[in-house]
Amino acid sequence: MAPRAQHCAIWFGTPGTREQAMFAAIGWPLRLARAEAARQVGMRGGDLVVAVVDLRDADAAHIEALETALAEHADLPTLALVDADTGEDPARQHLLSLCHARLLAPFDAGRLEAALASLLSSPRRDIASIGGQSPAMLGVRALLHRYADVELPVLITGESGTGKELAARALHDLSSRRGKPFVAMNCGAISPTLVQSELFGHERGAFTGAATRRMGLFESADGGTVFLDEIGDLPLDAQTNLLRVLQEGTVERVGSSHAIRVDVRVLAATHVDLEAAIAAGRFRQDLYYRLDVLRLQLPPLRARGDDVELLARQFLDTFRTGHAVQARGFSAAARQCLRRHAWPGNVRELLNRVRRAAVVAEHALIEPADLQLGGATPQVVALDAHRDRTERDALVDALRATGCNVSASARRLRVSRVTIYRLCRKHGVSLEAFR
Ligand SMILES: Nc1ncnc2c1ncn2[C@@H]1O[C@H](COP(=O)(O)OP(=O)(O)OP(=O)(O)O)[C@@H](O)[C@H]1O
Repeated sequence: MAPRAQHCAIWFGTPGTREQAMFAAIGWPLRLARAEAARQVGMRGGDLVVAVVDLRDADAAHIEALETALAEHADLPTLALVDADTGEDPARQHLLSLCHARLLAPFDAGRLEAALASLLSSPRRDIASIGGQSPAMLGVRALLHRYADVELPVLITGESGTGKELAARALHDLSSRRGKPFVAMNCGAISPTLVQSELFGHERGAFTGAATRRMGLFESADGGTVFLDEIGDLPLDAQTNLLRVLQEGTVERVGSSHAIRVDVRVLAATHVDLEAAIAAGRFRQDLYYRLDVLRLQLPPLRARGDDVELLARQFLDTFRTGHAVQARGFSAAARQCLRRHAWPGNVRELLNRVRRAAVVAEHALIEPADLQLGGATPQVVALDAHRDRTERDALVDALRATGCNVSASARRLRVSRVTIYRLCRKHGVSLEAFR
C-alpha cells in the first residue's frame, strides 16, 4: 500500500507492537506523544492529523493525562480504541465523549484504516477563531465540542465582552446545522413593541404600519440556529411565545393563530443574573429552566492568565495584515501592563486597546502609553486580578488531579466542599468540563 506522507496519527501514550505494525501496514506514519506533554505536539499547517487514544487498559493516571491532552487539542479529530468494558467505567465514558469516533477491539488493519479515513473525511471541526490556551479556555473549548451536536438550548453567561456571541457562532459552526442560517438578535437593542414581530413575524394589517406580511427571525432561521443575546431584556409577552417555540417547536405570527412548525436550535446569552430577574418578576421561571439546559460560562479575561498576552499578540498580528503600521510587538513594560490590567471590558476592551495602540505607536514596539494603561490600573486591582488568577488555577489543577472529585479537591485545597462549589461559580468553572 502506498505510504501517505501527508497523513499522520498522533498516539498519546505508548502503542503495543501489534498496533505499531498495523499503522505501518496501512501506510500511516505514527508519532508518539506523551499525554502529559501534549502541549509539545506541534503540527505543520496542511498536515492531515488525527489523534489516537487507547482506552482499553488505561489506568486512572493515564485517563487523567489523556483528558488534559484532548482538551488541549479539542480541534484534533480523535479516534478511541475501546473494548466491550470501556463503556462501563464513568471516567473512560467521559473521555470517550471527547473523542470523535471509536473502534471496537478486536480489529484488524483494514478496519483501522477505514476508521482513520472516515475520521479525516468528516467535516473539519475548527474553532480557531476563539483564542486562548488557559485552563479556563480549554474547558470552554471542550464544552463547545461537547455541546455542539446536542439538540438542546445552551445558556451562555459571562461578563460583557467575554466572547458570548463568538461562542454561540462556534457552537453553530461545530454543529450539523452549520450549513444553515445562524441568526443573532440582541433582545435589548430592539424596541419592545417590535420584538414580537421581529422574532415571530406578522400578518398584513396585524398592527398599524404592518403593510405586508413578514417572516420572523425564527422562520428565516429554519434548520439553523437562533442566538438571542441579552435574553434578560426580552419583554414578558415575547417570553411566552419563545416558550412555545421551545416546548412545541412552533411559532405564530403576530395577527395569526396559525402555528407554523420551525426547526431551530436556540442559544441564549446574558450578562445579568437571570435568577434575580425572576425574583423581580421580569423573567419567566419556566422559560429560564427551558433555556438553562446546558450552561456555558465564559470566564472574565482577568481569569485567563497568559491568554491576555497571547490574544494581544494575535489581535496585533491580524491588524497588521490589513494596515500599514509600525508596531510589530509589545515592549516588556507594555506586556507587564497587559498582565496587570483588570480588563473590565474583557476581550473587547483588549481588542480595541491593541488596535488603537497599533495605530498610535510610533516605534516597532508598543509601549504602555500607547495602550493608555500606564497609570490607569491601580496596584490594588492588579493584586486582585493576580489573586483571582492564582485561585482559579489552583481550583482547576485540583479538579484535574482528582478526576473532578469535589471532596478530594476540597481536601487538597484545605477548604470545604461548599467552597469548591462557590469557587466554581465565582470563576466560571464548569464541573461538567472536567467530568
Ligand atoms: N477568545 C477570543 N478570541 C478572539 N477574539 C475574541 C475572543 N473572545 C472575544 N473575542 C472578540 O471580542 C469581541 C467581543 O466578543 P463578543 O461580542 O462575542 O462578546 P459578548 O460576550 O457577546 O459581549 P456582550 O455581552 O457585550 O454582547 C468580538 O470582537 C470577538 O470577536
